[in-house]
Amino acid sequence: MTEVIDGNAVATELREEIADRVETLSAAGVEPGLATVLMSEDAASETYVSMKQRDCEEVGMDGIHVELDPEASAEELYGTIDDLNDDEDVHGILVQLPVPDHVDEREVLRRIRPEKDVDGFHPENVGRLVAGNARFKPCTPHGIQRLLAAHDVETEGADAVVVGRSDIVGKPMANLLIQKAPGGNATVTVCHSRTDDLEARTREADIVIAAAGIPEFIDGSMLKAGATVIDVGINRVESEDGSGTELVGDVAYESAAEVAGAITPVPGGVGPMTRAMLLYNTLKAASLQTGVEIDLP
Ligand SMILES: NC(=O)C1=CN([C@@H]2O[C@H](COP(=O)(O)OP(=O)(O)OC[C@H]3O[C@@H](n4cnc5c(N)ncnc54)[C@H](OP(=O)(O)O)[C@@H]3O)[C@@H](O)[C@H]2O)C=CC1
Ligand SMILES: Nc1nc(=O)c2c([nH]1)NC[C@@H]1CN(c3ccc(C(=O)N[C@@H](CCC(=O)O)C(=O)O)cc3)C=[N+]21
Repeated sequence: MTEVIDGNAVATELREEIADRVETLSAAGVEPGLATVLMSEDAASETYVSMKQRDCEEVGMDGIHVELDPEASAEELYGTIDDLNDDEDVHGILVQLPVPDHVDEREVLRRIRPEKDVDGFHPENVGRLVAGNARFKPCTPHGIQRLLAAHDVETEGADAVVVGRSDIVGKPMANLLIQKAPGGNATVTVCHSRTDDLEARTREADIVIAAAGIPEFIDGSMLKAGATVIDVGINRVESEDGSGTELVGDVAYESAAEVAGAITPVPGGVGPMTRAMLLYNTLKAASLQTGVEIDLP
């Protein structure tokens, strides 16, 4: 039987553990605060940001939300970041990506104080991750690492194929998997749009991480029997019965599930874990910034 890796269940458990640590911080007079910044009118981005705010409330964190007009100047966004950097009540800052074209994304990521960069996208934090000394592991790959561990999927010695090489998913995922540490020690192949004969590579993999952003791109014929399949893709497509839209992953679920040993669904797989790890990083940020020690879950 194919095992369904339930991201909602693992994330719920983790949120409970985080809520417990938030209480410890509160007792010491610290209320962990996460600021989300949205400079977009994209409906999906608005949904994700409001979900993140709801998550904060659930675990007892202080959620602050700043919304900027997508037509506003880049300087206005930089100024907002500077203010949040200086605000002692804010321990974590997340600027929802993508930002409008007239804003330099690199500058946005550089501008956030590395100690508050709960996405882990600041060059200092990227460097630390690559060096095996991470401060904040990026939320999506970290969430995937937790999901694999929760389901006893052994990464050590496994052949892993990561499909996608973005800075927010593919690259940090590959980095975590090759680390000489628990949840690492895999042998990793990173594929992208210029990869020759992708199927031949995915068919050899014990673990496939699909993060190409193409609906139902990986099907059962591309997988080895018993492989663990992690579907990162979030694609909104026309529903088959024409009644509206639905969410599908980068994996053709039905076909892949016939071959895979374990698989994550979309929705309810990686997405909820990404949000839980954001709370985790905010908790860690609050502890590091205030010197109040907690045992991280
Ligand atoms: N569940 C979650 O928490 C999250 C989900 N997502 C979702 O994950 C998906 C990927 O996101 P993100 O990494 O930001 O996407 P990007 O668009 O930044 O990157 C996509 C990557 O896939 C590669 N790619 C494109 N086409 C192919 C192909 N035909 N064969 C092999 N590789 C290909 C690209 O290659 P190249 O570099 O050559 O262009 C690129 O490296 C999206 O669906 C996104 O919505 C993203 C973040 C969090
Ligand atoms: N600075 C920044 N950090 C991010 O981490 C970041 C970002 N920008 N920009 C966009 C992507 C995308 N992303 C998702 C997070 C959770 C779900 C999620 O919770 N999905 C639910 C369902 C969502 C729905 O129903 O639409 C699920 O898969 O079950 C999805 C996508 C974070 N991202």
